[in-house]
Amino acid sequence: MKVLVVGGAGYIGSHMVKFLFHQGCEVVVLDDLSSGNADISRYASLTIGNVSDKEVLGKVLPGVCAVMHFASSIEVSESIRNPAKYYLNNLSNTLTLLDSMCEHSVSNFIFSSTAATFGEPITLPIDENHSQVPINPYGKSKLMVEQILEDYDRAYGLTSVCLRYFNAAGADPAGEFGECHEPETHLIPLVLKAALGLRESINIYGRDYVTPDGTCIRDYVHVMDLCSAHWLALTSLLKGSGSQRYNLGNGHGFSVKEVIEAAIDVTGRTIKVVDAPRRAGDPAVLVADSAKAKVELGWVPRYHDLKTIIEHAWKWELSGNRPR
Ligand SMILES: NC(=O)c1ccc[n+]([C@@H]2O[C@H](COP(=O)([O-])OP(=O)(O)OC[C@H]3O[C@@H](n4cnc5c(N)ncnc54)[C@H](O)[C@@H]3O)[C@@H](O)[C@H]2O)c1
Ligand SMILES: O=c1ccn([C@@H]2O[C@H](COP(=O)(O)OP(=O)(O)O[C@H]3O[C@H](CO)[C@@H](O)[C@H](O)[C@H]3O)[C@@H](O)[C@H]2O)c(=O)[nH]1
Repeated sequence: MKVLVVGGAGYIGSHMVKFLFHQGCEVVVLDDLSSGNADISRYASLTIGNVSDKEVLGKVLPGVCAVMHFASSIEVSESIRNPAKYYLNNLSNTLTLLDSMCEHSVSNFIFSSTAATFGEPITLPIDENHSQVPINPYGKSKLMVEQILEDYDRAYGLTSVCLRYFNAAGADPAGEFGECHEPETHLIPLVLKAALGLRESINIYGRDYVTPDGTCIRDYVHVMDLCSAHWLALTSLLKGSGSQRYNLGNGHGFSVKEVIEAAIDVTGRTIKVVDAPRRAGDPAVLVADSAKAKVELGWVPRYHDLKTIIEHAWKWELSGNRPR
């Protein structure tokens, strides 16, 4: 079974590539290496190119049974400053990919969507019936793709599973791959950099949210559990389940303060904390209701404990496997 992983040199994509390889798949990666830099050569053949390039797509698509699409621009605050980048990369380039899939009769698609499509939650935890009113261009670009996918299914029979990750975190338990964004904006890798002395401190963006300790609450989901959800989604698509949407999280929120305390505990290091203003586009609380994925796909998150998530990320930070 041949699977195309677009964005497979990135954080979540690289873990998926290794996972698919161990399931016995032939894995083909298309990545322009604009932000990803994982060495996936042991597990996949890499074509360096942009997903907007139809000629390159014509080379990687023939013979694949499904496409997993991780490639996108991913920073909420950058999307507010530079929406054009987000609509071009996340929307327009995805349309090129979908059209090429139709041309090459590839009809199974798994899309990396996000909790950011929901905006400010009205009810918690957030299930699939929650209204989707994104509050930033990043979330809007992802929601637009979700909506376009419904039309592509009706018109062209392209079936899709949209997986809305909450906060992806953690690392390959073997320590081979981990989270490496440049610049890094995510809380857990930044806290660990502070623990390593690679940054002076960690900012807490806002202590005046309406939450028990005043800091934002997020639902951190282990990257390996995201991989297992993709695998289940793929097998269900191939069995003919039809298009679906699932929210992926652990159903338990941790505040920024709690994450920093857990990191101090795991690393045994001192971490200097600095209070900073709220970051634009951050909702106070995001927690998933993933009952649908559990019931319909049989998804069982294995690493739901926050300490385990941070331990795996820390193991990778200490491993020397971070690309330079
Ligand atoms: N990290 C999270 O917490 C999180 C949460 C929700 C959703 N997501 C989604 O998951 C996906 C993967 O996120 P990530 O954290 O692994 O990001 P990442 O930046 O590490 O990986 C994205 C990969 O896509 C590649 N890429 C980007 N644009 C491309 C293009 N036009 N053509 C070819 N390759 C391109 C990059 O080089 C990189 O390797 C994204 O779609 C993101 O929106 C991430
Ligand atoms: O130095 C930092 C970095 C982050 N935060 C806070 O930590 C929380 C988590 O932030 P971050 O790790 O940047 O993740 P999010 O902004 O919640 O966004 C992630 O999770 C979303 C889904 O919830 C995805 O859509 C995004 O792609 C992904 O980046 C937020 O409240 C931030 O304000 C800090 O206080 N200090």
